Amino acid sequence: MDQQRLDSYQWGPSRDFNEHVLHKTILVGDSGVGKTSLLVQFDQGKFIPGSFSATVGIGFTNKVVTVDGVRVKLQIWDTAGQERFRSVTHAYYRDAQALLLLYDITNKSSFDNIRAWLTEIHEYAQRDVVIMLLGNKSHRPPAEGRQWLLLQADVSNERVIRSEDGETLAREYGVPFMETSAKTGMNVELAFLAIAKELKHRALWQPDGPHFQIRDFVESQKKQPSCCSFL
Ligand SMILES: Nc1nc2c(ncn2[C@@H]2O[C@H](COP(=O)(O)OP(=O)(O)OP(=O)(O)O)[C@@H](O)[C@H]2O)c(=O)[nH]1
Repeated sequence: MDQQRLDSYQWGPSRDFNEHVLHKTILVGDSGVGKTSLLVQFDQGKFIPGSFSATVGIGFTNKVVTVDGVRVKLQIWDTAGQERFRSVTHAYYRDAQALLLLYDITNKSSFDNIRAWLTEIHEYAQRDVVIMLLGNKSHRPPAEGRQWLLLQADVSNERVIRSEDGETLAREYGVPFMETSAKTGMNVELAFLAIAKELKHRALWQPDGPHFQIRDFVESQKKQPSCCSFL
């Protein structure tokens, strides 16, 4: 990789933070699926339980992720899921490079609405936007060894969408999928890391460079025994 190109990508032409290449990433999905919570978990490593206060309008957080030793700057926009803000958020789709589309595994209508969200995305976003489907509020336990046993407990008394249903829908649309928990942090970093890797790969693409496929990456990470607990 040409060092000058890499430096310019990471630091901007004059090393001004504001001139870094910014990858605009948007969180979308029904109200209450956990978009704000996912972003707070990723940005601050915490979950604030308690009463739900719906996002009004839209706001963003800048976050630098180091991918394979390269600094990737994500500008992550948190949108309001409520219908009345939809026309506002559509305007932001156009220059988005990535979209994280969330549903809540304990809320069937949030899953049923995913097709409508994808239709909107295809209508308003760029054709090559990176899309990742996330089934949030899945609380797998962090403890290894007891994983299988505790998986049975999961949140199954609340879960209404099976993981396989998320997988099937994602496969139908050709997008990567994973379950996350904004509460425990499960897969939160992995989701953003996968997006950052894909965007960096596209930005620095060169014909003889390494091949990268976000879906393959996500699937390989999901197979790791350590996956989903510490990430
Ligand atoms: N148990 C559990 N609760 C969660 C999780 N993520 C979010 N919540 C809760 O779900 C509720 C809604 O979360 P938000 O992050 O505000 O949802 P949102 O998608 O940003 O909602 P809008 O701003 O209206 O679009 C809050 O009470 C959160 O505490 C999770 O992973 N597990």
